[in-house]
Amino acid sequence: MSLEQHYTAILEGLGEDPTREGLHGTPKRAAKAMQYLCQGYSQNLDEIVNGALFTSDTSEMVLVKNIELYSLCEHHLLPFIGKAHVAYLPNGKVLGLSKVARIVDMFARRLQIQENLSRQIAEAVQQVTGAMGVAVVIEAQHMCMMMRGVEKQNSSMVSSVMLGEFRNNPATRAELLHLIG
Ligand SMILES: Nc1nc2c(ncn2[C@@H]2O[C@H](COP(=O)(O)OP(=O)(O)OP(=O)(O)O)[C@@H](O)[C@H]2O)c(=O)[nH]1
Ligand SMILES: [Zn+2]
Repeated sequence: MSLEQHYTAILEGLGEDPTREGLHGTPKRAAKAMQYLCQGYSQNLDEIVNGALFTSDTSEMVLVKNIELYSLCEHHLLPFIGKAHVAYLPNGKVLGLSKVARIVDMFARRLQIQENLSRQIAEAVQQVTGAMGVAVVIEAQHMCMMMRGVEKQNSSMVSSVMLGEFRNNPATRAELLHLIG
């Protein structure tokens, strides 16, 4: 069965009439939307980075802040929305700026939990850059906690992953947290 046919069954399961005017085309649109939101499954790191790695002497921290993030929680298939901060300490190579955001998207556009998303982004940046350290901090609001369940509108989840120098050196970590603010 195609994704579209499954959505028709879901509408029926909800007691709706998939043939009524307003829902005509909905299974097709919903399938397309879901495929878009999960497009990260068909992407890979090499294609995303596309060779945009540049030689550089700098060993100072590079931080890309406030990367907006839309993902889907794998427990409820509901969105979680927030921002990611990604930092690394170059080790001879720097990554094209936009590629950091593309890596975030590649993993966010999958069914996720926030902790795994954070780790996958950190490990990918580490793998691509060979950095001395990588840090990823994500702050997000989960619709599964807001629209249903405990219905908490003001809580957000913060998750962080620190690799290399960010894990081993408290001063580096403190500098990062200061820069993120
Ligand atoms: N750690 C973590 N938990 C998540 C994330 N997204 C959703 N969850 C949680 O996954 C858990 C699933 O718990 P269950 O008890 O199986 O599901 P549920 O009955 O729908 O839970 P409630 O949301 O408490 O109603 C819930 O506590 C969610 O808040 C995430 O990104 N990270
Ligand atoms: Zn959820």
